[in-house]
Amino acid sequence: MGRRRRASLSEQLAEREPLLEVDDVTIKFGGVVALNGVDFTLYKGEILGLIGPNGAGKTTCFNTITGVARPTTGTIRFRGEKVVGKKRFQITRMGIARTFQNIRLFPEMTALENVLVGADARHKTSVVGALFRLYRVRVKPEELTEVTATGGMTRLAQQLSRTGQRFFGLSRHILEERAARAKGMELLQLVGIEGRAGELARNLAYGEQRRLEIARALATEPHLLCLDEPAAGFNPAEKESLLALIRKIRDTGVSILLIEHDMRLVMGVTDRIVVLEFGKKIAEGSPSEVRDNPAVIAAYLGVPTDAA
Ligand SMILES: Nc1ncnc2c1ncn2[C@@H]1O[C@H](COP(=O)(O)OP(=O)(O)OP(=O)(O)O)[C@@H](O)[C@H]1O
Repeated sequence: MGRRRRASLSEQLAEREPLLEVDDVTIKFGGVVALNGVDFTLYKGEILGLIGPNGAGKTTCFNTITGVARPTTGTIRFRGEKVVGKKRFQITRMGIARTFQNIRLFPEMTALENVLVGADARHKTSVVGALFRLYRVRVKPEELTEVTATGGMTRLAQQLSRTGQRFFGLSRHILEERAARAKGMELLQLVGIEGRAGELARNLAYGEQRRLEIARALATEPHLLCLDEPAAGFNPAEKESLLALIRKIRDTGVSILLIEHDMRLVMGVTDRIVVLEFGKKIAEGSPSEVRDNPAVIAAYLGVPTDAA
Protein backbone atom coordinates (compact mmCIF):
# COMPACT_ATOMS: atom_id res chain seq x y z
CA MET A 1 0.00 0.00 0.00
CA GLY A 2 1.49 3.33 -1.07
CA ARG A 3 2.09 6.04 1.54
CA ARG A 4 -0.23 9.03 1.36
CA ARG A 5 1.57 12.15 0.21
CA ARG A 6 1.41 15.00 2.72
CA ALA A 7 -0.29 18.11 1.27
CA SER A 8 2.01 21.11 0.77
CA LEU A 9 1.24 24.36 2.60
CA SER A 10 -0.21 25.91 -0.59
CA GLU A 11 -2.40 22.83 -1.18
CA GLN A 12 -3.67 22.97 2.39
CA LEU A 13 -4.45 26.69 2.04
CA ALA A 14 -6.28 26.14 -1.27
CA GLU A 15 -8.77 23.96 0.62
CA ARG A 16 -9.40 26.56 3.28
CA GLU A 17 -12.03 29.25 3.27
CA PRO A 18 -10.67 32.78 2.72
CA LEU A 19 -11.91 35.20 5.36
CA LEU A 20 -9.99 38.37 4.52
CA GLU A 21 -8.58 39.04 1.05
CA VAL A 22 -6.28 42.03 0.64
CA ASP A 23 -5.66 42.54 -3.06
CA ASP A 24 -3.08 44.90 -4.53
CA VAL A 25 -3.64 47.60 -1.91
CA THR A 26 -1.74 50.85 -2.26
CA ILE A 27 -2.16 53.88 -0.05
CA LYS A 28 -0.35 57.15 -0.42
CA PHE A 29 -0.14 60.01 2.05
CA GLY A 30 1.11 62.88 -0.07
CA GLY A 31 4.53 61.71 -1.23
CA VAL A 32 4.68 58.77 1.21
CA VAL A 33 3.65 55.39 -0.18
CA ALA A 34 2.66 53.68 3.06
CA LEU A 35 1.42 50.50 1.32
CA ASN A 36 2.56 49.50 -2.14
CA GLY A 37 0.57 46.78 -3.95
CA VAL A 38 0.15 44.64 -0.84
CA ASP A 39 -1.79 41.40 -1.13
CA PHE A 40 -2.42 38.52 1.23
CA THR A 41 -5.23 36.25 2.30
CA LEU A 42 -6.19 35.30 5.84
CA TYR A 43 -8.06 32.01 6.08
CA LYS A 44 -10.83 31.13 8.49
CA GLY A 45 -9.47 29.88 11.78
CA GLU A 46 -6.00 31.22 11.13
CA ILE A 47 -3.66 33.31 13.29
CA LEU A 48 -1.78 35.41 10.74
CA GLY A 49 1.16 37.56 11.80
CA LEU A 50 1.86 40.90 10.13
CA ILE A 51 5.42 41.94 10.84
CA GLY A 52 8.05 44.33 9.55
CA PRO A 53 10.45 47.02 10.78
CA ASN A 54 9.20 50.38 12.08
CA GLY A 55 7.33 52.35 9.43
CA ALA A 56 6.80 49.25 7.24
CA GLY A 57 3.05 49.92 6.93
CA LYS A 58 1.56 47.45 9.42
CA THR A 59 -0.74 49.88 11.24
CA THR A 60 -1.70 51.50 7.94
CA CYS A 61 -2.69 48.04 6.75
CA PHE A 62 -4.92 47.62 9.83
CA ASN A 63 -6.35 51.08 9.17
CA THR A 64 -7.33 50.20 5.61
CA ILE A 65 -8.93 46.92 6.72
CA THR A 66 -10.96 48.61 9.46
CA GLY A 67 -12.06 51.65 7.43
CA VAL A 68 -9.89 54.20 9.25
CA ALA A 69 -7.97 54.90 6.03
CA ARG A 70 -9.08 54.39 2.44
CA PRO A 71 -6.67 52.74 0.01
CA THR A 72 -5.66 54.82 -2.99
CA THR A 73 -6.08 51.69 -5.12
CA GLY A 74 -6.81 48.02 -4.50
CA THR A 75 -9.60 45.98 -2.96
CA ILE A 76 -10.25 44.32 0.38
CA ARG A 77 -12.89 41.63 0.76
CA PHE A 78 -14.18 40.16 3.99
CA ARG A 79 -16.26 36.98 3.73
CA GLY A 80 -16.55 37.82 0.05
CA GLU A 81 -17.94 41.31 0.67
CA LYS A 82 -16.16 44.52 -0.29
CA VAL A 83 -14.76 46.47 2.65
CA VAL A 84 -13.35 49.58 0.95
CA GLY A 85 -15.85 52.42 1.00
CA LYS A 86 -17.72 51.08 4.03
CA LYS A 87 -17.97 53.13 7.20
CA ARG A 88 -16.14 51.97 10.32
CA PHE A 89 -19.31 50.88 12.13
CA GLN A 90 -20.41 48.91 9.06
CA ILE A 91 -17.08 47.11 9.00
CA THR A 92 -17.47 46.35 12.71
CA ARG A 93 -20.90 44.88 11.97
CA MET A 94 -19.42 42.80 9.16
CA GLY A 95 -17.33 41.16 11.88
CA ILE A 96 -13.95 42.86 12.02
CA ALA A 97 -12.73 44.19 15.38
CA ARG A 98 -9.43 45.69 16.39
CA THR A 99 -7.35 46.89 19.27
CA PHE A 100 -4.98 49.84 19.05
CA GLN A 101 -1.25 50.28 19.57
CA ASN A 102 -2.06 52.95 22.17
CA ILE A 103 -4.74 51.86 24.60
CA ARG A 104 -8.06 53.58 23.85
CA LEU A 105 -10.43 52.83 26.71
CA PHE A 106 -13.01 55.07 28.35
CA PRO A 107 -11.05 55.78 31.54
CA GLU A 108 -14.03 57.00 33.60
CA MET A 109 -16.15 53.94 32.78
CA THR A 110 -15.87 50.62 34.58
CA ALA A 111 -14.28 47.63 32.90
CA LEU A 112 -17.72 46.09 32.32
CA GLU A 113 -19.10 49.34 30.90
CA ASN A 114 -16.20 49.51 28.46
CA VAL A 115 -17.15 46.04 27.25
CA LEU A 116 -20.80 47.08 26.96
CA VAL A 117 -19.77 49.88 24.64
CA GLY A 118 -18.24 47.20 22.41
CA ALA A 119 -21.40 45.10 22.60
CA ASP A 120 -23.41 48.17 21.64
CA ALA A 121 -22.08 47.90 18.10
CA ARG A 122 -24.19 44.73 17.72
CA HIS A 123 -27.45 45.82 19.34
CA LYS A 124 -30.65 46.56 17.51
CA THR A 125 -31.29 49.14 20.19
CA SER A 126 -28.28 50.93 21.56
CA VAL A 127 -27.50 50.53 25.26
CA VAL A 128 -25.48 53.71 25.17
CA GLY A 129 -28.12 55.40 23.03
CA ALA A 130 -30.80 54.29 25.47
CA LEU A 131 -28.86 55.79 28.34
CA PHE A 132 -28.80 59.11 26.51
CA ARG A 133 -32.53 58.84 25.76
CA LEU A 134 -33.24 58.21 29.43
CA TYR A 135 -31.19 61.13 30.56
CA ARG A 136 -33.08 63.33 28.11
CA VAL A 137 -36.34 62.49 29.91
CA ARG A 138 -34.60 63.37 33.19
CA VAL A 139 -34.35 59.93 34.68
CA LYS A 140 -32.10 59.45 37.68
CA PRO A 141 -29.43 56.75 37.42
CA GLU A 142 -30.95 54.87 40.41
CA GLU A 143 -34.24 54.63 38.55
CA LEU A 144 -32.46 53.13 35.63
CA THR A 145 -30.90 50.59 37.97
CA GLU A 146 -34.35 49.81 39.36
CA VAL A 147 -35.70 49.17 35.90
CA THR A 148 -32.83 47.03 34.79
CA ALA A 149 -32.73 45.12 38.10
CA THR A 150 -36.45 44.34 38.39
CA GLY A 151 -37.61 44.41 34.81
CA GLY A 152 -40.91 45.64 36.27
CA MET A 153 -43.09 48.55 35.23
CA THR A 154 -41.72 51.38 37.33
CA ARG A 155 -42.69 55.03 37.27
CA LEU A 156 -40.02 55.44 34.70
CA ALA A 157 -41.48 52.80 32.40
CA GLN A 158 -44.95 54.30 32.84
CA GLN A 159 -43.58 57.66 31.93
CA LEU A 160 -41.99 56.22 28.86
CA SER A 161 -45.08 54.25 27.91
CA ARG A 162 -46.81 57.54 27.06
CA THR A 163 -45.00 57.25 23.83
CA GLY A 164 -45.37 53.58 22.89
CA GLN A 165 -42.37 53.63 20.64
CA ARG A 166 -40.14 54.66 23.49
CA PHE A 167 -41.57 52.04 25.83
CA PHE A 168 -41.08 49.12 23.47
CA GLY A 169 -37.65 50.46 22.64
CA LEU A 170 -36.84 50.44 26.35
CA SER A 171 -38.19 46.89 26.95
CA ARG A 172 -36.06 45.51 24.21
CA HIS A 173 -33.19 47.55 25.49
CA ILE A 174 -33.55 46.06 28.99
CA LEU A 175 -33.42 42.52 27.65
CA GLU A 176 -30.50 43.30 25.44
CA GLU A 177 -28.66 45.08 28.21
CA ARG A 178 -29.07 42.11 30.54
CA ALA A 179 -27.79 39.74 27.89
CA ALA A 180 -24.94 42.12 27.11
CA ARG A 181 -23.93 42.35 30.79
CA ALA A 182 -23.85 38.56 31.10
CA LYS A 183 -21.87 38.31 27.87
CA GLY A 184 -19.59 41.12 29.06
CA MET A 185 -18.81 39.22 32.25
CA GLU A 186 -18.05 36.10 30.19
CA LEU A 187 -15.60 38.08 28.08
CA LEU A 188 -13.92 39.62 31.12
CA GLN A 189 -13.55 36.07 32.41
CA LEU A 190 -12.10 34.91 29.09
CA VAL A 191 -9.39 37.59 29.26
CA GLY A 192 -8.87 36.93 32.97
CA ILE A 193 -10.04 40.18 34.60
CA GLU A 194 -13.59 39.34 35.68
CA GLY A 195 -12.63 40.28 39.26
CA ARG A 196 -12.10 43.88 38.07
CA ALA A 197 -15.49 44.28 36.32
CA GLY A 198 -16.65 47.14 38.56
CA GLU A 199 -13.34 49.01 38.61
CA LEU A 200 -12.86 52.20 36.59
CA ALA A 201 -10.72 51.49 33.54
CA ARG A 202 -8.21 54.13 34.57
CA ASN A 203 -7.54 52.27 37.83
CA LEU A 204 -6.67 49.00 36.12
CA ALA A 205 -3.05 47.92 35.81
CA TYR A 206 -1.52 48.36 32.37
CA GLY A 207 -1.73 44.66 31.50
CA GLU A 208 -5.37 44.56 32.63
CA GLN A 209 -6.15 47.53 30.39
CA ARG A 210 -4.67 45.73 27.41
CA ARG A 211 -6.78 42.67 28.21
CA LEU A 212 -9.85 44.87 28.61
CA GLU A 213 -9.26 46.29 25.13
CA ILE A 214 -9.32 42.75 23.78
CA ALA A 215 -12.55 41.97 25.69
CA ARG A 216 -14.17 45.13 24.33
CA ALA A 217 -13.19 44.22 20.78
CA LEU A 218 -14.57 40.69 21.28
CA ALA A 219 -17.86 42.15 22.52
CA THR A 220 -18.60 43.21 18.94
CA GLU A 221 -18.75 39.45 18.16
CA PRO A 222 -16.12 39.55 15.44
CA HIS A 223 -15.11 36.82 12.99
CA LEU A 224 -11.73 38.52 12.76
CA LEU A 225 -9.81 40.22 15.58
CA CYS A 226 -6.95 42.53 14.57
CA LEU A 227 -4.47 42.98 17.43
CA ASP A 228 -2.01 45.87 17.07
CA GLU A 229 1.01 45.15 19.27
CA PRO A 230 -0.96 43.59 22.14
CA ALA A 231 2.23 42.67 24.03
CA ALA A 232 3.79 46.15 23.95
CA GLY A 233 5.22 46.91 27.39
CA PHE A 234 4.65 43.37 28.70
CA ASN A 235 7.17 41.40 30.72
CA PRO A 236 8.02 37.81 29.65
CA ALA A 237 5.44 36.24 31.98
CA GLU A 238 2.70 38.57 30.72
CA LYS A 239 3.70 37.78 27.13
CA GLU A 240 3.45 34.08 27.84
CA SER A 241 -0.06 34.39 29.21
CA LEU A 242 -1.06 36.67 26.30
CA LEU A 243 0.10 33.96 23.94
CA ALA A 244 -2.20 31.50 25.70
CA LEU A 245 -5.06 34.01 25.53
CA ILE A 246 -4.61 34.52 21.77
CA ARG A 247 -4.78 30.76 21.24
CA LYS A 248 -7.84 30.54 23.48
CA ILE A 249 -9.59 33.26 21.47
CA ARG A 250 -8.84 31.43 18.23
CA ASP A 251 -10.27 28.26 19.77
CA THR A 252 -13.56 30.11 20.27
CA GLY A 253 -13.75 30.46 16.46
CA VAL A 254 -12.31 33.96 16.02
CA SER A 255 -9.54 34.33 13.42
CA ILE A 256 -6.68 36.66 14.30
CA LEU A 257 -4.48 39.14 12.47
CA LEU A 258 -1.58 40.05 14.71
CA ILE A 259 0.93 42.90 14.53
CA GLU A 260 3.71 42.23 16.99
CA HIS A 261 7.36 43.19 17.30
CA ASP A 262 8.28 40.39 19.69
CA MET A 263 9.55 37.68 17.35
CA ARG A 264 9.35 34.92 19.94
CA LEU A 265 5.69 35.64 20.47
CA VAL A 266 4.94 35.92 16.74
CA MET A 267 6.83 32.74 15.88
CA GLY A 268 5.20 30.91 18.78
CA VAL A 269 1.58 31.73 18.08
CA THR A 270 1.04 32.32 14.35
CA ASP A 271 0.18 29.81 11.64
CA ARG A 272 1.61 32.01 8.90
CA ILE A 273 3.33 35.37 8.66
CA VAL A 274 3.28 38.23 6.14
CA VAL A 275 6.32 40.52 6.19
CA LEU A 276 6.24 44.15 5.07
CA GLU A 277 9.12 46.51 4.45
CA PHE A 278 8.73 50.08 3.18
CA GLY A 279 5.08 49.35 2.37
CA LYS A 280 5.80 46.26 0.26
CA LYS A 281 5.26 42.60 1.05
CA ILE A 282 8.70 41.01 1.03
CA ALA A 283 7.81 37.55 2.34
CA GLU A 284 4.95 35.29 3.33
CA GLY A 285 4.94 31.79 4.75
CA SER A 286 5.13 29.62 7.83
CA PRO A 287 7.09 30.99 10.82
CA SER A 288 10.12 28.86 9.98
CA GLU A 289 10.04 29.83 6.29
CA VAL A 290 9.90 33.50 7.21
CA ARG A 291 12.60 33.19 9.86
CA ASP A 292 15.02 31.72 7.34
CA ASN A 293 14.14 34.11 4.50
CA PRO A 294 17.23 36.21 3.54
CA ALA A 295 15.09 39.25 2.61
CA VAL A 296 13.46 39.19 6.05
CA ILE A 297 16.79 38.81 7.83
CA ALA A 298 18.16 41.72 5.79
CA ALA A 299 15.12 43.90 6.55
CA TYR A 300 15.54 43.35 10.26
CA LEU A 301 19.29 43.76 10.26
CA GLY A 302 19.03 46.81 8.01
CA VAL A 303 21.31 45.51 5.26
CA PRO A 304 20.55 45.25 1.53
CA THR A 305 19.14 41.85 0.44
CA ASP A 306 22.04 41.06 -1.87
CA ALA A 307 24.50 41.58 1.00
CA ALA A 308 22.63 39.22 3.34
N1 LIG B 1 -1.75 59.66 8.21
C1 LIG B 1 -0.52 59.61 7.71
N2 LIG B 1 0.00 60.68 7.05
C2 LIG B 1 1.25 60.62 6.52
N3 LIG B 1 2.06 59.56 6.61
C3 LIG B 1 1.59 58.47 7.26
C4 LIG B 1 0.30 58.45 7.84
N4 LIG B 1 0.11 57.22 8.42
C5 LIG B 1 1.25 56.54 8.21
N5 LIG B 1 2.13 57.28 7.53
C6 LIG B 1 3.46 56.86 7.08
O1 LIG B 1 3.30 55.61 6.47
C7 LIG B 1 4.41 54.75 6.77
C8 LIG B 1 3.90 53.49 7.43
O2 LIG B 1 3.48 53.79 8.76
P1 LIG B 1 2.82 52.72 9.73
O3 LIG B 1 2.47 53.41 11.00
O4 LIG B 1 1.75 52.00 9.03
O5 LIG B 1 4.04 51.71 9.97
P2 LIG B 1 4.15 50.54 11.03
O6 LIG B 1 4.73 49.40 10.30
O7 LIG B 1 2.89 50.33 11.73
O8 LIG B 1 5.24 51.14 12.00
P3 LIG B 1 5.48 50.91 13.60
O9 LIG B 1 5.99 49.52 13.75
O10 LIG B 1 6.52 51.92 13.93
O11 LIG B 1 4.18 51.15 14.28
C9 LIG B 1 5.35 55.57 7.64
O12 LIG B 1 6.33 56.14 6.81
C10 LIG B 1 4.44 56.61 8.23
O13 LIG B 1 5.16 57.78 8.54
